[in-house]
Parts: sequence; C-alpha cells; structure tokens
Amino acid sequence: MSHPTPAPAPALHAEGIVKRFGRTLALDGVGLTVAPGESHALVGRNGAGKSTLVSIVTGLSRPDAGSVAFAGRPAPAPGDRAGWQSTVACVHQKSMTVPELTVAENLFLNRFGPGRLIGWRRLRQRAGELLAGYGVDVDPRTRAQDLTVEQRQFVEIARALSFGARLIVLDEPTARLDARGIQRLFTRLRELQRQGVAFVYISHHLQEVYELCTAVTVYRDARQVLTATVAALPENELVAAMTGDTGGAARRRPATSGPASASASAEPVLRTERLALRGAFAPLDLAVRPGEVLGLAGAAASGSTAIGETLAGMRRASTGRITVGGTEVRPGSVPDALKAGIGYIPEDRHRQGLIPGRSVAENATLTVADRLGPLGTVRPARTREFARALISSLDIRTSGPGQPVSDLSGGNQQKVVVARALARGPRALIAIRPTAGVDVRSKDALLAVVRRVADEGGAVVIVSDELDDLRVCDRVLALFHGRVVADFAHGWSDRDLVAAMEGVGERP
Ligand SMILES: Nc1ncnc2c1ncn2[C@@H]1O[C@H](COP(=O)(O)OP(=O)(O)OP(=O)(O)O)[C@@H](O)[C@H]1O
Repeated sequence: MSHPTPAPAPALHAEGIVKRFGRTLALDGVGLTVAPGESHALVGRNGAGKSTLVSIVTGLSRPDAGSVAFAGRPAPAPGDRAGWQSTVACVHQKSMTVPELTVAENLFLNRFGPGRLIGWRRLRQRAGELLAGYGVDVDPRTRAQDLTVEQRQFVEIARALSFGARLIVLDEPTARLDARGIQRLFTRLRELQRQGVAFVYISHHLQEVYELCTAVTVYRDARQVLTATVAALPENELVAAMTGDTGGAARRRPATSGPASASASAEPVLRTERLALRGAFAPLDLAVRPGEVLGLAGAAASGSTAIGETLAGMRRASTGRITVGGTEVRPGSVPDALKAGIGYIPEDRHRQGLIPGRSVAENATLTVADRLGPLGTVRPARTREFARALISSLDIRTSGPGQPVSDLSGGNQQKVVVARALARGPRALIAIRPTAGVDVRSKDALLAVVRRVADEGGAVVIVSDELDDLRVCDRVLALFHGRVVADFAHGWSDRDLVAAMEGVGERP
C-alpha cells in the first residue's frame, strides 16, 4: 500500500507573533506561512508591521510571544549567527554590504572562524566561482560601493544562498531599479523558485505582487487580516483588505487640476538657462510657471535625478543658471536654495532626510525653526502645533509629534521628509521620487499635497519614473542619457511615456 507523500514543511511558519515597542503594539498575534519555492507577498499600509515581522523572522529581534519555524525546525537561538545565516536572509533597501570592501571580501565576511585564514587570491577565485554558479556577472574585485543597486542585490542573494539559506526576504527590491532591471530581477527570482528557494516579497507596488507572487498576506494595524492566492484575489479586494475600507474600495485618484491651473502667460517661478552638469545632463532650459507641476521622467541614470539635485543645491552645475522669481540662486548651496524659496524632497531619506534621534515635530519643522520663535529660539509648543497639522494632512502614523522619528516605519519617515519640505511654504518644490516606500492610499494623499503647492501658485518639479507620480503633472519631459527626448502634455499614454524613458528610438 502506498502512502501519499506528506506535504513538505513550510519554508517559514510564524504564528501568534506579538511585538511591542513601549506603548506601541507593532504586531498583535500575526502569522505568516510560506511554502518551499513560493513567492509570498507581505503587504500593508505604512506602519502595518511588515518590517517588524521581518526583523523577527530574520533573527534581528525577538518576539514578545509566538513561534517561528523554518522547514519544520524551530528558529535558531537568538545569538546563533551562523544558524540564522544558513536559514534566512533579507535583502534590504539599504545595503547590508560593507561599502569599502570588495565583493569577494563581502561574500566571505565572517565566514571563516579564527585560525581559518585564506589567501586573497584564493578568496577572489572562490568568490568568482560562487557568483558564476548563481549566474551573477560581477567582478569579485569590485568595491561594494561601486556596484549598481541591481548588482548589489544579486550579490546579497548569492551570498545568502551560498550559506545554505532557502528563504529570502526582499524588502522593496525594485525601489531603485528601472523597468529592465525589474524584469531581470524577476527572471532570476523565478529561476530560484524553480530550484525550491522561497521568497517573502514586500512591496507597495501591487502590480509587482500580481506579476511575481503566488500568495499574499495582508497586515493591517498590527493584525493579519488576509492570506489568499494572488490569482483568486481582485486588486480592489486586496486594497480593501489593506485599508479596511468596505464597500466601494476603489482607489481614490488625486484630483488633478490639469494644465488649466497653470497660467500660460504668467512669469515662470522657476527657470533654468543652459543649466548643465558634465557627465550627468546636457544644457537644459526649463520654465515652470505658477500653478504648474512639471515632471522629469527617466531612469535614475537618465540625468533626471541629477537635475533635481542641482535645482535643490545639492550639486553644483558646471554651467548655466537657476532663477526663482527672476532672482538668480547661488549654485551648489542648499541653504541658498532654501533661502530662495526652493523646497526639496530628497529620494534617500536615510542619508539626506532626517535626524534619527530627534522627534517627528523637530524633523518636520527643521526648515522653519527660525519662524517658530523669536531670535532663533524654537518654542516646543509651536513646533508641536505646526507638526500636528502636517501629521494629519499627510496621514503620518505616529504616537504623536514628540515620538523620535527613528521609531516610525519607513513609509511614515518619508512622509516626515515631505512635511519638512512643505513646512516653509516653498515657492518652488523639487520632489525626487516622493512616494518611494509610501503605501497605495498614502501615495494619493501625498501627491495631492504636492499638487496643492502648485495650486497655491507655486512651481513644482517631480523627478520620477513612477507613472502614478507623473500623472499629477501638467507636463512631462522624458530624459534619456542626460537629454530631454520627448515633451508630453497632460493626457499622455503610459506606453508612449515608458517607451520614451527607455530611449526607444534614441541612439544610445
Ligand atoms: N524601534 C521602534 N520603536 C518604536 N516603535 C517602533 C519601532 N519600530 C517600529 N515601530 C512601530 O511599529 C509599527 C510597525 O512598524 P513597521 O516598521 O513594522 O511598519 P511597516 O509595515 O514595515 O511600514 P512601512 O510600509 O512604512 O515600511 C509602527 O507603528 C512603528 O512606528
């Protein structure tokens, strides 16, 4: 008599997980079960508890209650570094590699115990073999800091697999990849799935969930509210589970006032004349009028980000000038750009955005400190009051304005960065991928707030390759290899814009 083969134990089974941070209940008895070879999406609004769960199932923090098992075995003990390394890895948005070390060194970091020395040449050779074995085409002598985001992610995945991990958590892996990079990543992930590697996939891009994942779990307000097969779940039901809206859960689109809001005759608020940055973008003449939102669309390497950073004073142009309201702005100086009325939402909130130990209120009002009290003194009550208004208009999930900003979830930190840029009432706002890491529903609220800067007579430049970001624009310039290759009026088609961003029809 033959017995049916028992189903293999799940790659991950977490159950009844509770985690508190002081008064915040971050996880309230949640679970997550991932089958071997499955790509399982974990989704939810900002602050829902996704990262907290990830830190528990990767051994970085301990739950207050609940159990975690991998392939039917209990999780390694808290300090058992080697045990965790050979079980699970997380590819974060922030690099976990050591930037100054080479790929080979990063791959073999902590791998050899004391007394197990290995020569550099042998190390490089083994690193080369390892990468080739996983189909990763990177020179092991490259310093980690010189890798592209895509290469760095592949190196981190190869490293985890070489330790024997069969479960990999990907935390917004596509946030900094262009369309082709995303497809290459997905191809690689599908190959690995076929070999039995399982993935937990965290993303605010629901179309990616539908493209890559077979199962999805939704957390909302620290609770697990749904686990379903992706193919059987319509997107509006998924969004409804995330937001808790019942009935008409259709996504709100931000009200776009369209080109009519920009008065064609008015003098531009923000203008550039022959502005150029060698190696990044060719001479550029821009004129953004009051009420106008201009989109600069392009992959990160297209020069669009460099233009945004130059406008904000982060980088100094090689030639040309920038004016706000007809007055020239001193180049390459953030304080001077601020003084001229330029507000800036940077892409990388970790490096350019926030002061971690300070409160939400202080971070949100850093640029207005001089306005909140006489002679440079900041009165806490006023800071808080000001911050409270921003917290509510941007729907920032926090216990209050006094909470340290580092305690906020990633998406909520990004909203604080936006709040800070808006706090001064900028005449011209430069926003670089403003909705990165922000959940589906908050995206709309955030873009509406950005749009309002224009509606109140300001000029806005949104640098992004996200179509949702670009839809609020009155006009979109597509960039490729540092040049404007197309100019789209309101009402463009997704296909045409994507083709222009990818340089279709352009010579490389
Ligand atoms: N170290 C901490 N101290 C205090 N509170 C924290 C800490 N880490 C997380 N939290 C809180 O726990 C809750 C869950 O946060 P978590 O980072 O897990 O959310 P998330 O779902 O990953 O959100 P996002 O989509 O924005 O990344 C939030 O309310 C957050 O403020």
